[in-house]
Amino acid sequence: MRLAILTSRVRVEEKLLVEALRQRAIEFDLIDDGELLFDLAQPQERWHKYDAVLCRSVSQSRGLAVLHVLEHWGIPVFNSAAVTALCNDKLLTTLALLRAGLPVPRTMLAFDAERALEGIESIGYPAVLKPVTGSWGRLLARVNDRDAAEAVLEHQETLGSYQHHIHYIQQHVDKPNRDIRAFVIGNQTICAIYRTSAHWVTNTARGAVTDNCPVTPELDSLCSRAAQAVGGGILAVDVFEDPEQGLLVNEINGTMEFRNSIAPTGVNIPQEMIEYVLSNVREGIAL
Ligand SMILES: Nc1ncnc2c1ncn2[C@@H]1O[C@H](COP(=O)(O)OP(=O)(O)OP(=O)(O)O)[C@@H](O)[C@H]1O
Repeated sequence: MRLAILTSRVRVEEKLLVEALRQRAIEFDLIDDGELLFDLAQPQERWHKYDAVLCRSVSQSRGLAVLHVLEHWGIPVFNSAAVTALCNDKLLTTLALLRAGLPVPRTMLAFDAERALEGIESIGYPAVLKPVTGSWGRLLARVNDRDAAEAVLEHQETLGSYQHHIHYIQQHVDKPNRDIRAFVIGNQTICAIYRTSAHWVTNTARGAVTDNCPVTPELDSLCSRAAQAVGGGILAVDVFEDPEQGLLVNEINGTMEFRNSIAPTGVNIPQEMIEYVLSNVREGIAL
């Protein structure tokens, strides 16, 4: 058995994955995605020595491109390109969740600033504007009134790149200073954390603190259905507790960070990830 871990930056997460592989005496290579050059019609022999490739690229677009090529060449990859493409895109994720009948925050889409303003006003203030791609809570805006909405829309239209001209508008969920991140591997929610912050954006990358969140049957059922809705694999499902509507699925991450989630949950997430890849390889299941 030989695995490859693909990344441009060896973060704490990748070091923990390497440790999990060493503990199992699994051979592996760490491959820098920046070094790659693909001649698309010429599958490279080097990839066929791997039983699976685990994509941990920091760049979402780069990771997805590599997954497409390797899948095309018949290399088993985790997560699949299709799942990664859905999770990289908030619009596609929301549509997949809705298709599966799962609860999500009310979300609107517009392409023109005036229509977007109309959407924001019909959702009501505060409303949340997000780029459809991106992570770590970057470029999210909570708009509390019409003046702020007009200003953010004008900035997006004038200064934003093409993806900011798709206005993804969400109801602001009045969550209790925290959200839930649940780790779903295959069909099972292996653990979950609360991310708590005084700031309305509760990403750990922006200073939120993490605590264990008990995996109730309700949370497990919701998160594993959400993971299956995007095709399943090694995923982190972000959930909001809405005081009126109950649990709502915000989004799903396909290349999640997990360094701050191991201690509070007591679950060895990297070991579970590697175990999942190995058992899929042994059963001949490529995602
Ligand atoms: N509609 C909303 N209502 C209330 N809070 C929100 C809403 N949308 C996002 N947030 C807050 O902002 C955080 C980041 O939002 P979101 O996950 O959508 O962005 P992201 O850039 O994809 O972040 P991540 O790194 O979690 O993938 C959420 O964890 C939550 O705390």
